[in-house]
Amino acid sequence: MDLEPWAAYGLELQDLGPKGRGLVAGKDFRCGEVLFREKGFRAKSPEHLALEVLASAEARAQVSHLHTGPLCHLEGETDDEKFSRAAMPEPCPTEFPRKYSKVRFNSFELNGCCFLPIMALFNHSCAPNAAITQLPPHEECHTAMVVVAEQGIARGTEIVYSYNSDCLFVPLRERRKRLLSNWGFLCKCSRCQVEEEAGLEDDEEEPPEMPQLLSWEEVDLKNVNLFQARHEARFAGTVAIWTCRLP
Ligand SMILES: C[S@@+](CC[C@H](N)C(=O)[O-])C[C@H]1O[C@@H](n2cnc3c(N)ncnc32)[C@H](O)[C@@H]1O
Repeated sequence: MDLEPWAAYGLELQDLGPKGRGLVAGKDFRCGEVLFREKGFRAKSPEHLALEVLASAEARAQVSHLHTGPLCHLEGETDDEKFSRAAMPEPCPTEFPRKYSKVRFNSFELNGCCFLPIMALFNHSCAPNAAITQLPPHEECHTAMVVVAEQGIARGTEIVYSYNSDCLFVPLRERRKRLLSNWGFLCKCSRCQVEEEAGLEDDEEEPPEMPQLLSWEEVDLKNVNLFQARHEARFAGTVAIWTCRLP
């Protein structure tokens, strides 16, 4: 992979504190201008992709730079899951949930799971200055996406789009709840921060039902085994998509 593919588009990767890294305009952009374009991979689900990542050194290299999210999905155990776990002959490698987390928190749900390793460096905002859209043709294992400026963007401004456009039209508490449960982070975008400082969250009636997220340190081997067993049983025999190189 090109070391800094965003630089050719006039973007800079910066450390943005509580949001982690993010892409910032290295020059002024006009409204409607294409900010970034990338081809990536598409699979039925993040689980399929994670299994492919686990199986391929090339794929592991492509996800190595990505953020690893919290593993809220390891909670709970139904009878089916207990059965799958009992059927697992060997303890699973702990790598699988880590890879799953990388894929899950860096991909989009759009006719399956779309994974674009550089596009995954843009942060979310509830007041976005850019939008992403999928480009045709959508081949079975590939996807192409483009980021477009929704307004004039001055040099030095972070470029942000909305991970979930439904979020834009609901109050602060509900937005944060949806982002937390779908993406595993408490939104610190400029809009949420302004509304939080104005005390808008306190005025809302419904208390949020925040899911208990597990950090990496909290994930024990029991959970890891359960997770691996569940997904190995469900997603055996996936297509080897990682043999395709990024352009
Ligand atoms: C797809 S990654 C974006 C790039 C990431 N910041 C990095 O350093 O790799 C998504 C993660 O970035 C962080 N993030 C993105 N937008 C955020 C926001 N508005 N507020 C807080 N954290 C955010 C969260 O940790 C989220 O899980």
